[in-house]
Amino acid sequence: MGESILHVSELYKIFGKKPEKTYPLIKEGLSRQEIKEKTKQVVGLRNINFDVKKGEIFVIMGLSGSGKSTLLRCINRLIKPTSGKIILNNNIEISNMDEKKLLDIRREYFGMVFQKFGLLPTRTVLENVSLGLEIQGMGLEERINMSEKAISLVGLKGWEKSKISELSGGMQQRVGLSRALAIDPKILLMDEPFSALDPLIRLEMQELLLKIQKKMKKTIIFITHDLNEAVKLGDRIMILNEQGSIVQLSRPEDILLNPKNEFVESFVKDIDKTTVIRAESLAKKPEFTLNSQMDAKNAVKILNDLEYDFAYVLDESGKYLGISTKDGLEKSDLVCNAIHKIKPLKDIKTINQGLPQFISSEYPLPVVDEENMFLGYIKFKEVIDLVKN
Ligand SMILES: Nc1ncnc2c1ncn2[C@@H]1O[C@H](COP(=O)(O)OP(=O)(O)OP(=O)(O)O)[C@@H](O)[C@H]1O
Repeated sequence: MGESILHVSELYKIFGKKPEKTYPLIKEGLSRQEIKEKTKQVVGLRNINFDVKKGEIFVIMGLSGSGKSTLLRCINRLIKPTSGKIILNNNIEISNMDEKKLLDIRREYFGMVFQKFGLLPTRTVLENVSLGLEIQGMGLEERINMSEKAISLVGLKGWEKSKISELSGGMQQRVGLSRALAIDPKILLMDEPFSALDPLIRLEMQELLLKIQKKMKKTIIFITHDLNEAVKLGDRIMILNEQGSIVQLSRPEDILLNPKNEFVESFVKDIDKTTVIRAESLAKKPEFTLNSQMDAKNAVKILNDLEYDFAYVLDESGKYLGISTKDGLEKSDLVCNAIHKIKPLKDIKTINQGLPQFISSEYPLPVVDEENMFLGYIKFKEVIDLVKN
């Protein structure tokens, strides 16, 4: 990941016949409402800048009216931006491209999944999924082959011949997703795809998308008004405010740990942070660690010099073994004989299940990764604050 597949810079979308009138007012910082009253123009998007990288799930999040759909429609060029640049793959500028050229670009680059599915209800699953390929001019056999693969990817194997109208909402959205995947677009655009589904089905679909993404590594632009969904799915999240501006663009954890302003904070308040934040990002590196093979007398000297009562002990490769206290070391010859095994924290999620055990511990919690490599420590208070908030 890293290479830009979509670059958007200084993008503005102003609805109305005299957009140029609005720029000075936008510069002055007037609101959408004020600008509308003065000029009758509606500022949909103001000065949007971002890059989407190949293979990431890029979430665009905002409340109703923040400009999410407008931005999406600018990206696939169903509407024309008033000003600014949209560049695909570093070299295809589509901001001003004519309709004829756009047809091919859209076909190659964009697959859409909509909230309202957009399926043909009286046709079968297979017919719906293969429609896009048929339009592309693919032969029957190959079409069926590709469609069956896409159908199986979303867990609908065996339902190929069922009519859409016979399926539940969740299953219909699986068809929608499978239809978009079948044409193998460079970018999958998902416009609030799960918003109309029941909460449980919605969670199921989020899991399915993550599972598929693990295999396929598509570039996905996902629109939602739900921060819970955003942090669950997004590699990065871009939050738009009610004025059509970007407020924050960061990784989910950064949004939760460092919300940029009160507006973002108001969303973050309702999120269970422990399900998103990785222990790793909270862990602080201690000034020193002890090697298990070290001479205990030496270790005591170091602790004395630094005025510490204890230290984390690692093996040669940096794996966490436990802690040693000064008292314990004074009675031993090697550090390895004085290791006190304090259970490390692997995943913040476990805090929810194991809080009492952690609280009773006297030492800042050691944090390790999946392979037990030592990452640092985290203080109880921070852990508890996190669980409480
Ligand atoms: N064709 C249009 N003409 C005039 N104003 C428009 C047009 N389309 C959108 N707008 C305005 O632009 C702003 C952004 O709208 P947009 O639909 O993009 O928001 P959204 O975040 O997608 O909202 P929702 O979640 O409700 O769909 C709104 O103030 C809307 O009224």
